[in-house]
Amino acid sequence: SKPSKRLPLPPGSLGIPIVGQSLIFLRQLKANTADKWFEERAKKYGPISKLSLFGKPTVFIHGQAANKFVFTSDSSTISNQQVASVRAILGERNITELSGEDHKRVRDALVSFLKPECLKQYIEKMDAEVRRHIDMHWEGHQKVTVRQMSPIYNRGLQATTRIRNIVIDLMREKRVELEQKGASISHQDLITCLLSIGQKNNKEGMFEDEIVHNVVTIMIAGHDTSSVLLTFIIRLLANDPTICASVVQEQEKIAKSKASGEWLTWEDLAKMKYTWKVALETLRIVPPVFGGFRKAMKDIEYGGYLIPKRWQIFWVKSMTHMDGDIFQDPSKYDPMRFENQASIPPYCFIPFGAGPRICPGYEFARIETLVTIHYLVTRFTWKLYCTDNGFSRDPTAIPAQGLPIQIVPKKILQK
Ligand code: HEM
Repeated sequence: SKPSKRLPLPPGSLGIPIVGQSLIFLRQLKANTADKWFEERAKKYGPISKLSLFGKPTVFIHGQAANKFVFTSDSSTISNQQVASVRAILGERNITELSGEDHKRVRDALVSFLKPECLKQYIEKMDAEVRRHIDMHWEGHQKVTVRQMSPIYNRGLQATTRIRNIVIDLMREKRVELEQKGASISHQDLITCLLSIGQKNNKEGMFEDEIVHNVVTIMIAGHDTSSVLLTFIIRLLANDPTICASVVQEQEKIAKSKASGEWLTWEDLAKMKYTWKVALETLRIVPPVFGGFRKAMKDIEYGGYLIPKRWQIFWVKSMTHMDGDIFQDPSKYDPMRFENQASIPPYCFIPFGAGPRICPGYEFARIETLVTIHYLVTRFTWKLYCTDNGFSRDPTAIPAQGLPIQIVPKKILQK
């Protein structure tokens, strides 16, 4: 039933016109105090409050029920909405802008490449890429800056046009190759995979502009997230000798079981159980995507208040990830919380989101993270080369000074 217009609006203030609370919010992100700011808002106003962000009236909702509402409501109730600056970079046909049937069609196409059965064939490629990167950027160096500062927005926007043109050229090449060689090469790479599905009656496959926008989206969604995770695992391993020793022990055992130069396999990754728990705990404490925005498609009643049509809905992860009732002693780094993942209540640990928009790159991220950590810890030891252990969000997390570390190569393992 339609919620009554007489329902009150949520508590809080929309702030000064246009600017609202955007500047305060951006400042809090930069200083890495946003989580505290969210908590204070929650204490002051309760489970739902209004504010104004990036020129739009917004409701901030949080907690397990709010997460469930955000992730499971159908697209006629709330739909996805990126802020305009993100949309300009990703393109208007990128998956995160689509809803309903369009979203499902494009998502099915992307998942046909990102599903585990398909990714198993890429472990070798990822393994080779990680070793190439280490040989080029770590081997022979004494100092490495793990995560460079992100480029400024305008430069990013200019680069988008260049990258789109490269993807268009690649797409033409791959189309010719596909016509010549046929379906046997359909899974050799993402673009060929998307082209090979074809465009049939709007029910399957993707249009050319959709392929371009979504290949760029995958590059950004895949890179700016996994790189944050890896950076913070590298920082943790430098800061916590006990956790580091357990990761090294697990990985050296796997390295010793392999012939020299042999690729890692799917079975090897399955043995990296402790390392993946460390990754999950890192994702809980420093989620690369700290939250997101949705849009109310109609008037909605929520917790006794009205969320008016077209208002922005804002959700953040820290409110459940750092809730002491859900994760005991939440500031403590304890990978063993993930020993029994089933005991974590649903919609509370959400680094990859949940529901129909849950991150389709989960398995890809798991493989590249485990492969990278394997080669790093079996080939090097490192310590932080910076005085400040803090970080800021821009909007993904960047450690102070880009996390410079001092590295020492290990002796090749004796088999
Ligand atoms: C540690 C790594 C990663 C994290 C933490 C992460 C996190 C997320 C989150 C939270 C969402 C959902 C946002 C929402 O519901 O609004 C998402 C969506 C998405 N992610 Fe990831 N991601 C990661 C890696 C990747 C990788 C490696 C890829 C691709 C290779 C990828 C591709 C995508 C795509 C295409 C979407 C949009 C899905 C949709 O709208 O249906 N992600 N990711």
